Amino acid sequence: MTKAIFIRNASQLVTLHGGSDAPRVKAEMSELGIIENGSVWIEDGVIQAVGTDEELAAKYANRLAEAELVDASGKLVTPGLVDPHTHLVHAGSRENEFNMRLQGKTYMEIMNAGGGIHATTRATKAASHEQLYKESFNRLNQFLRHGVTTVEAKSGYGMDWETELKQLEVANELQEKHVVDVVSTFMGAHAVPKEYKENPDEFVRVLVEEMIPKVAELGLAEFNDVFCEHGVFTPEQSRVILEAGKRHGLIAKIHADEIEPYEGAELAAEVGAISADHLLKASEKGMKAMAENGVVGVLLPGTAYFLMAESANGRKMIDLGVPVALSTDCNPGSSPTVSLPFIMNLGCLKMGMTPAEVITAATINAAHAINRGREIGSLEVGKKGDVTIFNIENYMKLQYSYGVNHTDTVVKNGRVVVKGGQLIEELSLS
Ligand SMILES: N=CN[C@@H](CCC(=O)O)C(=O)O
Ligand SMILES: [Zn+2]
Repeated sequence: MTKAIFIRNASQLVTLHGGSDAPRVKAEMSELGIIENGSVWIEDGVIQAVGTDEELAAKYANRLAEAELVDASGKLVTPGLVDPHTHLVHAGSRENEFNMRLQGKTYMEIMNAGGGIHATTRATKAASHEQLYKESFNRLNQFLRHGVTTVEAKSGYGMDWETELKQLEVANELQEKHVVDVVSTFMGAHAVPKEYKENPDEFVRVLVEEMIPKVAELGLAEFNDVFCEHGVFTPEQSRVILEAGKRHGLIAKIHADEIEPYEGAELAAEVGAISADHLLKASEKGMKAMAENGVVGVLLPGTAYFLMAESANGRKMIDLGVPVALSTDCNPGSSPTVSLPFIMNLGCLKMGMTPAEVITAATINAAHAINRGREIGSLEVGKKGDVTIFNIENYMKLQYSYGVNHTDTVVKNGRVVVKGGQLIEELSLS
């Protein structure tokens, strides 16, 4: 039994109270369930009570002395942030391509010339399990310092079995050993390896008949993702890959309509994907199909920013009833960041979302995008004790005051893991 934690007297306690069976849509995305002078009691890693400080102080009057007290007065308290789309496990970085893009080369030109995803694939193939683990562990620490307590992680920088396996094993080892929860996605369909360039359908066959069954059998991932994009995987190939995953119990996700309109959003709705991600060029028909089928739109405005492209139309998606989530897309090519709060600022400035909507998008809706809506994403009794405390008084300031890490304290599974903006010592790997 772990010591109880009593987080007291937040100037705003953002509970996101409101039911966990489905992601929030339309006006629901603005209902933050704020409690002023709010407090949370966590015990055995689970939230036991949420209310005003007065209510909880009375409820636990005879147990106050035994709890670890966390004074949140003057501070904003939210559920631990959730990042539902990252390429966490990778080696190396690509600042050389950043420079090339500044001189006019496009992301796809660099990739087609053997750079981009292929460059990170070479680096990831060359890295040992230990090196990948260490780099990714340190990246998770950075996420945590920005208030993020759950991270989805995709493979896809191998595309051969050995390297895909290495990435998935690292993600699973991190889930076991790092305090941040890591949710694993197989993304063997991230690019077509050059040896299959003349016959991409043969690579699709390898994915469908060999890799996906092995991933499922070994229990290495919960989701199966594909980069459905002109010049990468066609909608038809993507459908075959996603349906194969479903037959083996892997939930479908899709990188859709990122660079060109390609009916990826429509495909997501047809195959019953849990989320369609990117969506910069999604059609209105695709958005409506997503809304009708409850497909979460995971929007990645950091990627549009970094690729100097126009962001997805988050405002329109919300108005059409798409449940919208936000993510960093942390990866070395198109979004080398771990700052979900910065992405939230972009959600407001580049996608027309309100400060309240972006909070919902980075918590409860993000949790639903990775099938965790019942366990995390809101401060409600019975949910995991994952809480972030920001050194600001209200939720709007989180979006308004950008480029600054306001994270003060993070409680993960009912344990303080970041204090005064610093990780507790035992989280350092080296
Ligand atoms: N667009 C495809 N995949 C990643 C980028 C990967 C990379 O460039 O290394 C993304 O989601 O942005
Ligand atoms: Zn991605």
